[in-house]
Amino acid sequence: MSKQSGASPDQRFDEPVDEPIGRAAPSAADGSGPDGQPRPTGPTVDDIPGEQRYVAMLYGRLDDLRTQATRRLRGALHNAGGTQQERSQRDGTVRMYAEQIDRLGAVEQGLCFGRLDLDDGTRRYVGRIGIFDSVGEYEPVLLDWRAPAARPFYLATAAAPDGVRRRRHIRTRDREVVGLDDEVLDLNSAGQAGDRGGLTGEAALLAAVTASRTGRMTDIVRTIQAEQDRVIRADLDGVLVVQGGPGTGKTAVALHRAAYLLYTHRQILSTRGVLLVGPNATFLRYISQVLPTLAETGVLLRTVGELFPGITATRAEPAEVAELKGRLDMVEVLAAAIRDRQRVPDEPIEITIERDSLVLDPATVAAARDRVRRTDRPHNLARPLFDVEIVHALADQLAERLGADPLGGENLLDEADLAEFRRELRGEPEVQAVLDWLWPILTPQQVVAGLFASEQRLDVAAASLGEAERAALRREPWGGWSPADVPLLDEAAELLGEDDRAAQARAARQRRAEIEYAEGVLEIAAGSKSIDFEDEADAEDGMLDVTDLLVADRLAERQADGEQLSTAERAAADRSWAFGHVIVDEAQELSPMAWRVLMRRCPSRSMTLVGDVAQTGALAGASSWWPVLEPYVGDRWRLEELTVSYRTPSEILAVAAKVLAEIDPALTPPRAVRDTGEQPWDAQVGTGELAGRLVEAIRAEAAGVGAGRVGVIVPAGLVDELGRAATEAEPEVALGDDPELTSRVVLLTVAQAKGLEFDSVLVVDPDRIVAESPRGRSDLYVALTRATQRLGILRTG
Ligand SMILES: Nc1ncnc2c1ncn2[C@@H]1O[C@H](COP(=O)(O)OP(=O)(O)OP(=O)(O)O)[C@@H](O)[C@H]1O
Repeated sequence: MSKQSGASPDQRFDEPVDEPIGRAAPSAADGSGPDGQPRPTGPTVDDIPGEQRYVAMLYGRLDDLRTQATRRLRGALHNAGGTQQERSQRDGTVRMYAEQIDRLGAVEQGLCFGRLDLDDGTRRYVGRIGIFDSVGEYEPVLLDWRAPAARPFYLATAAAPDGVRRRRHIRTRDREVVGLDDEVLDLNSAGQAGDRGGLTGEAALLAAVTASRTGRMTDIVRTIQAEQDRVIRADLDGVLVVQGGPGTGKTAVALHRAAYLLYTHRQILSTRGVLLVGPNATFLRYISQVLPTLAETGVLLRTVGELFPGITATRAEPAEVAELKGRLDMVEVLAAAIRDRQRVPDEPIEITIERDSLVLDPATVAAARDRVRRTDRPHNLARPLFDVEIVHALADQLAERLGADPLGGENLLDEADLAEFRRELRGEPEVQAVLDWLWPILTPQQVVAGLFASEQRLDVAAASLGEAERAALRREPWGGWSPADVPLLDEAAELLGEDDRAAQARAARQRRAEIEYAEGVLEIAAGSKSIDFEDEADAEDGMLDVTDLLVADRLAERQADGEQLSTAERAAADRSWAFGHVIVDEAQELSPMAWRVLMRRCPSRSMTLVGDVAQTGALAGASSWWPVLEPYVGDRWRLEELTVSYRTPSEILAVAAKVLAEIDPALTPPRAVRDTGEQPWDAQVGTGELAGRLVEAIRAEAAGVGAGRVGVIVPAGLVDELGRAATEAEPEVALGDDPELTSRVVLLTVAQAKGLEFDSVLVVDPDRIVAESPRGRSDLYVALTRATQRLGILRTG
């Protein structure tokens, strides 16, 4: 094995050690070490042509598969008409081939990245997808990285080679092989394995972690490390918590786990779906390319604020208000707010029907309300019971009056007369209006907005909160929803119950109309196309023509409206969808109310929660996992820890470690996988000169990172001022609610920077970052750990 620096074989990662685990810099493409010295073992350049031939063959097979899928898609598109069931099947087939074409396109870069030479002389190539030989026995020519047979690529070490003699990393650019890195797993190198903290594929790993950032996260499929592999391939069932410091690959692992689970449990998960929850829309965009490059397109990526269909939660609000809304107390507040809408009049209500005047007195209404409440039905679903109670009371009153025996005998009306009275009363608009007033059918939006808009309602429903807290919740009903409102809407929806019969009937009518329209279009398209389709040359070219597009377009539209939606699309549109697996990233940030939403979306409790309780910034977030999970799963959850930081070099982690010790001296920072030899810089500037010095620093860092990215992390209170100064001087600086991360320089707050990384990071006014929030130290810890190469700190005062 190649030469390594450092730590003793029995050194534990959780011991604070300055030494990085790996070497200082990646090896060169020719296999030489960081110092230019030849490595003890390694491929020769002569190996490249051989690998090139193999890789070219794989790309040839990939092209064949694409052509085949395109041809089948065309066939399905032209297969118009038939019974409704046949058309529905055809829509499914179209979707399947369209997705297949997408997937085959997405694995183009780095299709094959590894080779295992086994003791028995056989070789296995490992890549993004599995490919079989097109002739003979259909032997696998490329193993999907998720297949059990590919696992030694990530786990085999010299000490435990698992039948592997040599592991080769193959680097390609477009379809060309540009480099090879070999590790020979023999007993001579076994003694050295522990020295490197068990890293596998060290040269490829270091090349990956030191590469310039692009503003979009990339996959780590070539260089997954053993502790990460264990998490990725963990069992589907139960709750798995993955705790790890900044840069330990939690997000990467979460995404690769989603791909692994879909591959391994495709049948369950393709129908129930996988939900991945992230902290904000910018972050979701940052990670959005990873799953497609792993050939998976069916995972629904959402923030908690996006989990209520039809609601866009963009309203900003103070962190303290968000914290308040995130408390479990809000469950009772909402329940009380709904009870408050179940009215009992102060005075008797007079209802005039034709010439008869009926009176509904408060005691009758109160008794009816109490009986209905005792059924424990959700408010909206209980309304029919309330109607029955009131209509019965009114009908009895009417019967008493109209059927009274003038001679004082028994009432002259029978049960059939009473039933007739009830039917008529139910149809009376005046009765309906009274019922609507006493027990209104409510939407979650009406409950939540109505509560916050009324001091009186808040006083009744939120009596358990302090006066200042109630005042903090008060707001006008306009201005939209905040992310912290979404769990409240969801809770209100649960308490109200959904009476969706009318909506379902409407949807069915609409779907029938759309299907009829689509049938017409398909028939016209098929008629005009019958001759072209016979044309093999046209079918061969793999391009879809205008008629195809017309049909596809119509199909897609119909799919968007009807039942042919993909699992992810259907799940996105359905508030009560139960996912097969839920993955939460930055899980420490979620409030107790948000956890209730996620637990409802995952009744099977098959979940992966990744996060770091030392990085919690949200005031309603978690400082330990136990209280979060205990109410839902007791102690039935597993904990895995990630201990190596791949992002941040040791010099920067040493600065961050001091802040971590202030958060909690018992916490240990992750071990850095490398050092850069470059110390972070720290400058003190006068308050008045901060903007000017920041602009200078931005220019210097942007020049220093070459093709890379610079992140400027500023206190929330300085965003406007410093943002203005930065963009006036450097128009390419991106900022705002959802900044474009592919810009060379991005200026953002800590909350926005969560989960992101940049080649160089400037942290502005760390004291103010700390002072801005009760969790300010955790915020500073997050800010200091965003850099992959360089860190600069600008202090004021
Ligand atoms: N095995 C690996 N091979 C190559 N790169 C890796 C590996 N593991 C992690 N990385 C890289 O390290 C960086 C940090 O990973 P990631 O963002 O997943 O960490 P994290 O634990 O989620 O960090 P944070 O807690 O700060 O959000 C990313 O650039 C990721 O691609």
